[in-house]
Amino acid sequence: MALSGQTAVVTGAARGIGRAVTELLLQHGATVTVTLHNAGHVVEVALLDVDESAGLSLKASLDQQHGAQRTLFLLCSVESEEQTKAAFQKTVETFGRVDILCNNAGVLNEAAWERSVSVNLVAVIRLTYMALEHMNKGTGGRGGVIVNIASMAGLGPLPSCPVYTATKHAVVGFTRAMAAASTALGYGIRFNAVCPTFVQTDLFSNIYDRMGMFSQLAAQTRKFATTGVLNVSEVAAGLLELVTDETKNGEALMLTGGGKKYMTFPTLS
Ligand SMILES: NC(=O)C1=CN([C@@H]2O[C@H](COP(=O)(O)OP(=O)(O)OC[C@H]3O[C@@H](n4cnc5c(N)ncnc54)[C@H](O)[C@@H]3O)[C@@H](O)[C@H]2O)C=CC1
Ligand SMILES: CC/C=C\C[C@H](O)C(=O)/C=C/C=C/C=C\C=C\[C@@H](O)C/C=C\CCC(=O)O
Repeated sequence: MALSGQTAVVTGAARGIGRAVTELLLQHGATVTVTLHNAGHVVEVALLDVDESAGLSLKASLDQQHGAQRTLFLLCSVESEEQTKAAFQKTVETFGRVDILCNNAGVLNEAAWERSVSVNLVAVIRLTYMALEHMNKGTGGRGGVIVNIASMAGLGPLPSCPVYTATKHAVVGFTRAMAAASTALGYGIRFNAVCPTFVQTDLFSNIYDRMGMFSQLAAQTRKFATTGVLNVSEVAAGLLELVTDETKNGEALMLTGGGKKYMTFPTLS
């Protein structure tokens, strides 16, 4: 799948993995946008995030690299149905299309576990269904690809963060089920998940304060972390593979310090 001329929606784009994904997609010619404003074929970028200062500083940096006309920051939360619906509507009004959705925004906080479920799972489902309205070939869309940023905690349990583990397992399951549904129903949309190990971001830096009643188990997680910590570009590269390789549908791509592995799962049939 050639990226040039494509329109991508990236959530949590202002920092961490989302920022790396945004920058890599832009470098490969996609129109990375949530809401934006398009003049002809000039690619413009709007970034969706709740962190206004990070979003504005990223915009300034992207302006330098790609020109001021290519970026727009939108202060918006994936937890808000109204804000995300408006973002998709503005994107389609302005560009007439959505080709790529990266559900990246995520949080880890076992003490505020309802928020983890809301951001990591409910919002992934909500934005997927919103994107379907615009991407589904069955309803006039062009098809495309949706990549969800899960985690290795979506493949195996982290006792220090059971709710985070649950949300990420759910994202992997939802992704694989949607891939099968899309094939059966002819959506023309591929669904894949990225499952990275630890990645050097703000989320990772704060995890030991976010384990709530499981904080006694932090030492075990620290031990896991000694197996290697990725940088954000490594995750973005994994996502790009899932976006551009049109043979990938229903995949869970595990990324560790030792490399990448396409996971296999027991088949029900
Ligand atoms: N850092 C790590 O070790 C790993 C992270 N992940 C996953 O990668 C994704 C990105 O995580 P990081 O870049 O590490 O986190 P981060 O905390 O560095 O960045 C997350 C971004 O999402 C934004 N965000 C948070 N809540 C939001 C909301 N309600 N609406 C819109 N934006 C929101 C934040 O403002 C921030 O810009 C998450 O889904 C996380 O679970 C997966 C594996 C490893
Ligand atoms: C505490 C969470 C820290 C960062 C968030 C990130 O999303 C994450 O959860 C990273 C997890 C890294 C885990 C690393 C090692 C082992 C985990 C075990 O639970 C086994 C997990 C997967 C095994 C998959 C397999 O090899 O079959």
